[in-house]
Amino acid sequence: MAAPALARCMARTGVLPLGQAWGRAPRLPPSPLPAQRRAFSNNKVLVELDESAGVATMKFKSPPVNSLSLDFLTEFCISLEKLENDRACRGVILTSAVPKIFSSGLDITEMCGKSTEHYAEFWRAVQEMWLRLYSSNMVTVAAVNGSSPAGGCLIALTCDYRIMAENPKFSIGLNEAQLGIVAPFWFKDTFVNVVGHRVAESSLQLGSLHSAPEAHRIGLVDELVPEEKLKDRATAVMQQWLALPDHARQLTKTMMRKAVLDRLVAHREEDVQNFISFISKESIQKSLRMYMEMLKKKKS
Ligand SMILES: CCCCC/C=C\C/C=C\C=C\CC(=O)SCCNC(=O)CCNC(=O)[C@H](O)C(C)(C)COP(=O)(O)OP(=O)(O)OC[C@H]1O[C@@H](n2cnc3c(N)ncnc32)[C@H](O)[C@@H]1OP(=O)(O)O
Repeated sequence: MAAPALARCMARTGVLPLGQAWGRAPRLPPSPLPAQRRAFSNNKVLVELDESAGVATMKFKSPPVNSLSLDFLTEFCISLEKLENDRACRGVILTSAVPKIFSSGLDITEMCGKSTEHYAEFWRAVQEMWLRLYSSNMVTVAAVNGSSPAGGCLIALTCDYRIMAENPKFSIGLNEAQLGIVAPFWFKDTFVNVVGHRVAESSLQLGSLHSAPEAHRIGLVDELVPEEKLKDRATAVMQQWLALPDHARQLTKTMMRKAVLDRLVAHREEDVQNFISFISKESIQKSLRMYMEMLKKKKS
């Protein structure tokens, strides 16, 4: 099914028609076949699977800034679902193929001047991405090789472990307040689970974008490495996590994340309606338009 058709299906049903994000059987170790590498790609995400290691790398490739458009979100979910159902894959490293940018967050143009139906479709896709990634049975490691505001930061927070490249130009954080919008409760819950309530409270209210050292200091990222070592370090961390039996790790992950996941699952439609009423307000539309203009002016 093509991405737009899948997106329509997600809009109707609220889920991808590929399988279930819930109640999956525990993953089994990969079969002892000869070492093999596979790659598949769509317009937005490049996936390389090293079957001998049981590890895939998902590279975001949606220039200029890997914004999370409806197409991107749909293709991201399709790629993740494929890996989730692949017995040869036990872990996934998320990174970017676009220099200097991990992801610029939700595509603001999807939230400006569109119909109610479009907002509903878009928001269900954002929810789906988070539900699938946060509940993934695989080990998920974010190799943050560029700036990562808002929804980009959410992707990193949703992983099991975050490694960021030490580059003074890169920043990361949930900066929604700077755009005049409010981070949804499940963005906030994910953030609190990583950095704790006090840090999350001030960072969210200020819409802070943290430099890499600051992000490390507050626990937003687990470690910093020189850019050229990021890939190797992500692979080493992955090996460490995969050394444990899958079932024990998966059950522990579920135990730690269940309450936060259940909260969105129980209030999914209400959350869509909240998003629509919030984003449709003229004052919010004006803030978003001004923010986009500011981004453009910054260039000239
Ligand atoms: C009480 C009820 C509550 C209910 C709440 C419900 C919902 C809340 C709603 C939404 C939540 C949203 C979360 C988000 O993710 S919002 C997105 C936030 N993102 C940002 O703030 C990032 C903005 N971008 C940047 O800071 C820079 O672009 C960046 C540092 C990423 C890269 O800088 P660089 O200098 O390399 O590139 P630019 O020249 O700035 O950008 C190139 C090009 O891309 C366009 N662009 C950038 N970011 C986005 C984006 N997020 N969406 C769409 N387009 C983007 C930018 O405008 C340039 O375009 P052009 O000028 O070349 O046409």
